[in-house]
Amino acid sequence: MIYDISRLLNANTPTWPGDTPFSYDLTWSQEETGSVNVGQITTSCHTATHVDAPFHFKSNGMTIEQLPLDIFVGPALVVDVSTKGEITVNDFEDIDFTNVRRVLLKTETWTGDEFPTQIPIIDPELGPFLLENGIELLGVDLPSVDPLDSKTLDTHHSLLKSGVHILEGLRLSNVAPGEYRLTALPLNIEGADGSPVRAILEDDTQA
Ligand SMILES: Nc1ccccc1C(=O)C[C@H](N)C(=O)O
Ligand SMILES: [Zn+2]
Ligand SMILES: [Zn+2]
Repeated sequence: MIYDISRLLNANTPTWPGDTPFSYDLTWSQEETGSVNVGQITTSCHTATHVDAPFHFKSNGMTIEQLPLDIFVGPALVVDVSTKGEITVNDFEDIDFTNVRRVLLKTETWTGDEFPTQIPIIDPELGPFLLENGIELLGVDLPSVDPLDSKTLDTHHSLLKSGVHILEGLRLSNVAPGEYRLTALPLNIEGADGSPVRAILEDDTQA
């Protein structure tokens, strides 16, 4: 079974306050060209489900096309942290990270169609903890891994220092906690600070 864990992109998709809204428009209709419809998109690189490149928060950091693809494909563990206002290493005490390289946090705090006004805090200490446990990707169903008003982006930086890549804006309400196979590949955009992804989870059930 394939679960689509990406958010829908359209003119109403919630956007980071002040950032470029998403749009899709036809440049030419089939009537006009006599052959095809041709569209164009405009978007922030941080709208809906997306990967942050280190360049997003560090000017000499890697850009999106430079990131290794194997981070974004493979086994992933969905962890339920939905009752927590602050997510710390203590929330992972009972979790066995053997053979887990990718962790997706299900907070369920951004399920509506509005940009959230408040999101759970993710303790920057999670960076070193994830590194110790061999985790290379952290995914969240939030617009950011840092508080919305943060200028220092401590958790982003802590994750980067720990070699943990960042996937944001997931839609996890339709999946139960547990193990899946993730695919969430960023577009090959030269020099970009991030990229939208189509993120899916697969489990072992047929069809
Ligand atoms: N789109 C923005 C526009 C202006 C300022 C920040 C953002 C962000 O997206 C930051 C967010 N902390 C992020 O992790 O992607
Ligand atoms: Zn982002
Ligand atoms: Zn981010």
